[in-house]
Amino acid sequence: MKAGVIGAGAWGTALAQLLAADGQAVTLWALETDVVDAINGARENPLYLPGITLAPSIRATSAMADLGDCDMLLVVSPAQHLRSVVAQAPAGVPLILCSKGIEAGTGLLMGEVARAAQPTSPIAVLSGPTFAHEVAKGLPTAITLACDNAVLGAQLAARIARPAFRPYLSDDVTGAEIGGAVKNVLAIACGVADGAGLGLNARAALISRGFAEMTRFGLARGARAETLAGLSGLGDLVLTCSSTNSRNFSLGQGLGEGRSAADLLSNRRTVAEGAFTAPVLRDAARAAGVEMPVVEAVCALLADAAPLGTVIDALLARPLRPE
Ligand SMILES: NC(=O)c1ccc[n+]([C@@H]2O[C@H](COP(=O)([O-])OP(=O)(O)OC[C@H]3O[C@@H](n4cnc5c(N)ncnc54)[C@H](O)[C@@H]3O)[C@@H](O)[C@H]2O)c1
Ligand SMILES: O=P(O)(O)OC[C@H](O)CO
Repeated sequence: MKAGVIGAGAWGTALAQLLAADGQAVTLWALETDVVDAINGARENPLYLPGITLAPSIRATSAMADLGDCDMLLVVSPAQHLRSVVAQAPAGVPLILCSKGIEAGTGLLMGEVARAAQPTSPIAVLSGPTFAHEVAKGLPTAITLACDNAVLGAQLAARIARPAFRPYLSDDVTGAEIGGAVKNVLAIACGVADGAGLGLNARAALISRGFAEMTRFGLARGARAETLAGLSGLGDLVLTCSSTNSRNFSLGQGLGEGRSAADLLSNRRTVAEGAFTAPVLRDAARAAGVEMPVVEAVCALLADAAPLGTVIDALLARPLRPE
């Protein structure tokens, strides 16, 4: 049995390290040849996960064909590139989707994109509160593994579980996907509140009212409330909205300090998924008749469409309503 990981950013590298820590062979596909060389040579990924010495049983490659002998593939590209990498992957092998986002242009969730790109491959989704650096260091972590095939889900959970890494099984794939996608947008909002010095009451309000938005949207798309209240929803929302380790939170902080989105997003190497998901999510919510005022506010700031003060005042001036 050999695991393959597609994408050697921070999270793909951390997952490869997790799976290889006990000596199991892992093949890690990277887009950049300098990343492949650094992992195979210096046992490090200085571009995306600096400071972690990688296990000797990880072999990096830039050839998708090298994943042909793997019995499961973890897909860990940015959401907007998931379609292209899955299309190149070997067919028929179970795919564990680890990307968090909604595809621009189509509005599709990651499972829907993967099924379109690789129709014969069984799908699972891995999502939850998981900063890559902490997982790579072996710190305790719990996560949702969602799969609509209970037998396959249990097999995959057993394959990825480690003493300090606990997957909790779910059959609500849509719920797990929506939690991970929406929390990134809400983390930008919390970062804005931090950068603008709005205080901790404002952050708690954004987490709570943001969770109400996530729940409304999720239920409209067929997700279950308990999934949204679990690790992949509320759990990840709390983590990402509370720490400058989050790229989404940090992006929001910059916006809150008055910097333009264009400036903050230009020449980024690492991905802040919320910036791509926000406008797609807003459009999907409008089409479904779901109110998401915090998401709308984040979109206005990302588009540099309104001054920060105007966006904040508009949120506070919304009509009073029952909780
Ligand atoms: N970093 C984390 O702590 C973490 C945790 C859980 C989930 N995730 C999710 O994992 C996904 C990947 O994030 P990350 O943090 O590993 O990435 P990253 O920001 O560390 O690195 C960017 C990645 O994008 C890849 N990339 C750039 N252009 C590409 C292209 N054209 N085609 C394919 N890949 C391309 C790079 O090779 C690199 O792997 C995201 O959806 C993210 O939300 C990240
Ligand atoms: O750095 P972020 O904001 O992409 O968050 C990373 C993970 O999704 C946290 O679970």
